[in-house]
Amino acid sequence: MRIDVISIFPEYFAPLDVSLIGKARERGILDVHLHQLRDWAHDVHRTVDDTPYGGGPGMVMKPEPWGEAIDTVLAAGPGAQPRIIVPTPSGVPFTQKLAMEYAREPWLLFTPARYEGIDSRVMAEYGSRMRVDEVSIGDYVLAGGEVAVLVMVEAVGRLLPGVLGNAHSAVDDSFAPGAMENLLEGPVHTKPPEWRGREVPEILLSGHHGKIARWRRDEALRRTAKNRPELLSTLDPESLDKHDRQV
Ligand SMILES: COc1cc(COC(=O)c2cn[nH]c2)cc(-c2cccnc2)c1
Repeated sequence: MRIDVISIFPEYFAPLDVSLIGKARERGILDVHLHQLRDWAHDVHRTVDDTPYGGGPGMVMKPEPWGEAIDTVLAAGPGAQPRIIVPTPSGVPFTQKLAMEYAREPWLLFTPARYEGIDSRVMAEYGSRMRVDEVSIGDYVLAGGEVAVLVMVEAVGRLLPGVLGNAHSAVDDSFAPGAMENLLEGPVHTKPPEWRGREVPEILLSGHHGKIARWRRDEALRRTAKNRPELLSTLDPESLDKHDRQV
């Protein structure tokens, strides 16, 4: 997968050199290209923003630098068209389902904005010939979309074949389709069996896999009911047996 990011703060993306994503890049699973938006702002101050038409607070990002930057990336890209992703509070929710959809794409172009956003004609221009997604990572306002890009690149990158070791495949994740779909993860434990007087639940040491799976589902239901009760209504009643209903 190729990923391009255009930003006025490309240094925000240094974390993409480390850990999981860094290794995926070293192994050629992920090909990340960073671009400084100001390289396409040709005035002496390399201006990328201006006051909003119609008045209102803050500044808006000018269309010309974005248009030239995106055209340059498209021309230098691997051919075909990338999927353009604009992180914004006004976007559709970023979910594990959307991360899985993006993980199947050959080329993603992220356009994190600063200020109040990008002149809306930019995405109208590209939206007429390729997929442009406005995506929110949560209901809050950040100073810029860069951290949202880091969130999405990590969520997508870990799904790429070969990125996660065999020890853990993403298919077991919460929100991944399957038996634990839309349930939160329950508690996890490792050695030692007793720590500060607190013991690991006996069932986990029993080696009885059926009972362990039942215990884990009970704990997932309990945590989901406590922290995200609205997710319980999305569960298929068929998948809830009599025992579940008592939890
Ligand atoms: C593209 O337009 C943007 C992008 C961002 C940065 O992204 C987020 O905040 C975000 C992404 N998921 N969740 C939050 C911020 C604004 C903005 C809006 C109003 C006032 N101030 C700033 C507009």
